[in-house]
Amino acid sequence: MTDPLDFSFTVSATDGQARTGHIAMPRGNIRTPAFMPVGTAATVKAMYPEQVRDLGADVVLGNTYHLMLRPGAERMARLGGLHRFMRWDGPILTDSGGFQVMSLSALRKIDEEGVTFRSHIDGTAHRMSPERSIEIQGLLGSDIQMQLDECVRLPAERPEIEKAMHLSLRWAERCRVAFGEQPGKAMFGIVQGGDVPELRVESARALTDLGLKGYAIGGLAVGEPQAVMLAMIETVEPHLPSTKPRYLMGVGTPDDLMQSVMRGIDMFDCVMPTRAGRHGLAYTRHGRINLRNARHAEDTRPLDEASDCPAARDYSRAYLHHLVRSDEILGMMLLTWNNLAYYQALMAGMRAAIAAGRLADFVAETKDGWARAEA
Ligand SMILES: CNc1nc2cc3c(=O)[nH]c(N)nc3c(CCO)c2[nH]1
Repeated sequence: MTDPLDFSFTVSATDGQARTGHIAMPRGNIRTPAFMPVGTAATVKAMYPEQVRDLGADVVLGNTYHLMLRPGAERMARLGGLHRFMRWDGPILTDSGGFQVMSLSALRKIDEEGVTFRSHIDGTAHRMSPERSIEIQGLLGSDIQMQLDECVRLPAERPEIEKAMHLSLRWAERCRVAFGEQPGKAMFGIVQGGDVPELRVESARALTDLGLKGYAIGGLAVGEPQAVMLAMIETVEPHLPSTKPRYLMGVGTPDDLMQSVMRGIDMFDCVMPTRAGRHGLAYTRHGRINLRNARHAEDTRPLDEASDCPAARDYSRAYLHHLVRSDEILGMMLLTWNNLAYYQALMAGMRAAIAAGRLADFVAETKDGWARAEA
């Protein structure tokens, strides 16, 4: 029997490399495979938290980098933490900040001690060490905390990839020490190593030796072809414990999700559904639809009459086209709602398919639905 006050991962069925099950945490269970909507600045953009919950998300992602800059980690703690602040009472996973420092901030410098950077908001200088990142995630009240790491964009030369992977391993150890023992919470390591198989294996084995509660695969979805991403998952998977969750960071399209679940991934986060929604793009059973396109101007059909999401079922494509063309806020809201609902329906479909031993059929049927619409 697992302790309800602690963190536990249960695999209830497998289908090939794919697994379905759940993570049990004090704030609630996370059904896996799971997609985590991104709530960067303490909000899943254009969504009420109740909507995010109702469409089936069990966990959302927060960002240490953004929240430490605004409203500030100590202020967030004084306000009662991120859950109360944004009114999300389920588990929250926070990224550690390394990725956003490299992708958003100016004048950043990485050394053994940590990262030094200037805020992309007001230019103020900041320093983040592995210890400070874990401290910030604790102040936010995060349930699953990510180690501070160095993510190298691809293509990159092997020495750069190797140096960053080794630094990330040393930082993983420092984060483990800083995190200590926090029942009911978890700190995940992040496998690095770029597109170099032997570096990926070295990273996975070293992190597994730390005996962490979960393992992320980082350094992917950074410009490499899908084939390279999938090859790296296949390289790493055998070297991660099968009894712990695997989290593929920053991924991905619906097809990425299905291909990665088939290779043994349990958790995902990606801005794709929310960002695409704000740009007029709808993910549906019929494939991806660009509502800005004039062909929708008099199409009275909804995006998907079979969906149980009102945004997909109750509004005509003509209306959505009008909202998108008019840059109306409701257009962003409805398409974000539709896209997150579709992503959660896809995850629920995969969980059921794995339990029934028919994931390959589910993937084929899903891709067939996309292809039929294209024709
Ligand atoms: C959009 N692609 C992407 N690749 C990522 C890769 C990493 C990574 O290697 N490390 C950390 N800490 N975060 C990452 C994130 C942000 C979370 O989505 C990524 N996001």
